[in-house]
Amino acid sequence: MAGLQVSPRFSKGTDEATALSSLQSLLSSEGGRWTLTSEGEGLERSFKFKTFAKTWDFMTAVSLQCKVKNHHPEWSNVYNTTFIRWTTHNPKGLSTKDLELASLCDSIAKDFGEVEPEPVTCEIRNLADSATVSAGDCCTPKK
Ligand SMILES: C[C@H](O)[C@H](O)[C@H]1CNC2=NC(N)=NC(=O)C2=N1
Repeated sequence: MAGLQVSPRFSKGTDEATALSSLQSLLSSEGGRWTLTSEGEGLERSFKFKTFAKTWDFMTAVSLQCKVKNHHPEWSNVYNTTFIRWTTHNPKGLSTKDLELASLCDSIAKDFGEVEPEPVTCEIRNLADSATVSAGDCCTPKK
């Protein structure tokens, strides 16, 4: 695929043709703002706001959508910046929910007055990574 550094890895059962077209409009290589993670199994970007209050309001709005869709992000926050990664743990890979929620984050952020984000720093990504490890297995469907 032209302009794609990493190939997306979709989770099992994803309609790849549909997913690819929604993915393209999200990617920074295609004019969007999201980047594929190194293995292509997730989408990530940072969001920045003027104040912590706006940042927290944005996160609250995102969390309500997470409840509706029963899907959670791997995310971290420091002051006015929130780093968000969308990936599906089970079945592993990028799913339609990830794409939908990434796009929803874009529109919610706009509503909350997003400002130009800084490039993603290792620190804020590592914060999300370590939270993910300590969260344990949250995504194995209960029988
Ligand atoms: C049973 C339920 O569908 C799962 O626990 C859901 C909940 N939210 C989830 N969120 C994410 N990001 N990945 C998952 O695999 C996932 N699984």
